[in-house]
Amino acid sequence: MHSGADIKEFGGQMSGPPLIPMIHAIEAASKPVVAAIEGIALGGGLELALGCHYRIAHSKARVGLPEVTLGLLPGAGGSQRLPRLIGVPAALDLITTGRHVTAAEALKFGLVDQITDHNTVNVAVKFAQRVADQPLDARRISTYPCLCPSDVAVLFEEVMQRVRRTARGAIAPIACVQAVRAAATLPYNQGMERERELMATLFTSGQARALQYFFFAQRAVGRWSMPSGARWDTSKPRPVHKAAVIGLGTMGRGITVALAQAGFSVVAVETQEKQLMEAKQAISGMLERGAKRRGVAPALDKINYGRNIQSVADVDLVIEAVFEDMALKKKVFQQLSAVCKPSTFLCSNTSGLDIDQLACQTRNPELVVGMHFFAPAHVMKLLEVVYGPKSSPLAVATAMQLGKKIGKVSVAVGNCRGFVGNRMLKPYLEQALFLLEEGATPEFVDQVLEEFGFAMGVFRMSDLSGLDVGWKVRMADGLAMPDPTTGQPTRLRQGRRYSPLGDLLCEQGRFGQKTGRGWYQYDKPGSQVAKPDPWLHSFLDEYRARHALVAHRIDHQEVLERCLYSMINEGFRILEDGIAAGPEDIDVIYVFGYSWPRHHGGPMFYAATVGLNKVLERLEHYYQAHPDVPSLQPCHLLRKLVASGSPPIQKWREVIKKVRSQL
Ligand SMILES: CCCCCCCCCCCCC/C=C/C(=O)SCCNC(=O)CCNC(=O)[C@H](O)C(C)(C)COP(=O)(O)OP(=O)(O)OC[C@H]1O[C@@H](n2cnc3c(N)ncnc32)[C@H](O)[C@@H]1OP(=O)(O)O
Repeated sequence: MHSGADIKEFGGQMSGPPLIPMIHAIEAASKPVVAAIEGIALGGGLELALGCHYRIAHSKARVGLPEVTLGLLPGAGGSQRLPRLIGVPAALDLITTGRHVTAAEALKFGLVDQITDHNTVNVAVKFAQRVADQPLDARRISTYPCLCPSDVAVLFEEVMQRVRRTARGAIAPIACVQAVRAAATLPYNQGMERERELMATLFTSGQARALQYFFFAQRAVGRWSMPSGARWDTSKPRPVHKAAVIGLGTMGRGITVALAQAGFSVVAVETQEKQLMEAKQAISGMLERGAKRRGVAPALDKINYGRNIQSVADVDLVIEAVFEDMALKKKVFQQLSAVCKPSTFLCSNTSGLDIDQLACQTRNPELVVGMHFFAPAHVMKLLEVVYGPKSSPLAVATAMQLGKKIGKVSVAVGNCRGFVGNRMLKPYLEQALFLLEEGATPEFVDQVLEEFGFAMGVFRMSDLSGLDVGWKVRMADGLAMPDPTTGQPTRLRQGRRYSPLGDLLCEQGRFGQKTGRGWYQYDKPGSQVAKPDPWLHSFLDEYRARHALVAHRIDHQEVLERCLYSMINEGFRILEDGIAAGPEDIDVIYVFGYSWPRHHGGPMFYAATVGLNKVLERLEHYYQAHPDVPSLQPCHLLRKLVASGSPPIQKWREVIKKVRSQL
């Protein structure tokens, strides 16, 4: 097994002999060298194998060049040898995506010469004996011509365009294409020189730092801890064999599919007959499409549908996914507590309601946790596992393990309004609305955020998810009400600046894509092509005039700083409150759940990159200009970190611990 270079060494001095001359020496050897690949050969591991004259892989082996995912390119000759061995199109695919391939796929590509089910080293030794006296000239990949299709220029242009579109500002995928283009167009030595130049730029880039940080952050979140001291390594999960999902709306359907695809028996409950039939049809379709893509049989028989909550009596774990309404959820939890085995874990897919209030409805509140999935739940990788004050380590460990089994990156978080993800989203959305009030357009705000690397700006995202979702929540909170004296919406609620813009759009029936109108206009309801809407621009002008707001020129920097720094400030508050154990938890939630560009590492890593003193200084500046916006007031932990000399992100936990102990 060779997982490539030690990623931890990239930031400093790399140990061991230099890889490139070593690979050249192997390739130049006069005796045949056969690589025996077992387990995995990734990155430098595969580059080493490409320097060998033959490659034998175990049938269970996997190979790949994942450097692009770390902000790098295969810099030990991989970008030059792979296209010479398997051709430009296949090499471009593997190098720009970084995907791992099975031994069978590698054989098909010609990446390995033979696969075996037996002891790979023994087979490789026998193979070497067989080819010992054969000439090696035709086995040195660096001497091969690069196999190019006739329209190779068109291919590179197409791939470059695709990569630029999907990379969202990431530089490594582009450098990967450039390196393969060098293999296709230059002699080997010049290609190696180009690979070295491109690698040198990537190697010291901030994006590589961010992606390498994120590699370890993804793994760090599995080592969860709770303020009580309970931890991942001392809390054993209980096995779950049978699960239930209550409520088969969009979320419930996705959760059912995720569970069934992972092999769990699922009882899927929807009380209304018509909705149940619709859900059954939709879930079967999702399972069939997924199975077709993966070349397996659809897991249709894993699901039992029912209208009666009694049918969940024997399950080990229930995930409630009914409408986001506290009274309704409380009722469901009361029923579940009466119906289920005393040992059944009761989980809620709420996106932000108080888990403790639900736990209080049950006989065993220690078995209640939140399992906050993200739509579409069978696709999105993120799961927030929310523990309330009564949740036991057993319940958290079980939910975390279930998340892992269904392929999610699970992050344990504390119980507060919106948990981590949605709590941080609030100031971000709020700033975006304030920017509109002050003179920006939705198009401009979105453009800035998309240039930063978000898949969608805040307004396009809001149109996609539906403006009515937040409106209902604000109504329930008593926020989205017109001023009773004037009938006009006021811009101050509960003592803070408030923008009623979203509420006013909803009052006009503009719910986003589904109604064909929102912050943008669409050709028809359901269409996804957002176009600027002149109506919206006049509406904003009238709104500003009505509230005596003078539009001023808002630049790129102000949009980015106000949206991102207010969100980051909330992230520091979350750390201070102990809702997230460390900055990695927040960053993983934002990359997997909110399309934060991975090459910026996540919001907290980004703050560290910008410089905590700069974030603090800009927040102070904006708070002075907007003293009625508390989310712009720099929080205590941020000040404390700056006062402690802005330590590297890996050291923040020490400062957080001190701040929390003083609370
Ligand atoms: C001025 C500058 C000039 C610059 C010019 C420089 C030129 C230099 C040329 C240098 C050429 C270098 C060539 C080599 C490059 C590379 O090899 S890059 C690395 C490529 N490899 C990878 O990306 C693999 C990463 N690992 C994985 O994908 C997975 O870990 C796995 C191997 C598939 C195993 O998965 P799984 O079984 O799920 O286990 P994990 O939990 O992920 O991992 C277990 C622990 O191992 C740690 N780990 C794994 N791989 C690495 C690694 N490569 N380096 C360091 N650590 C690794 C992982 O973090 C886990 O640790 P814990 O969390 O502590 O348990």
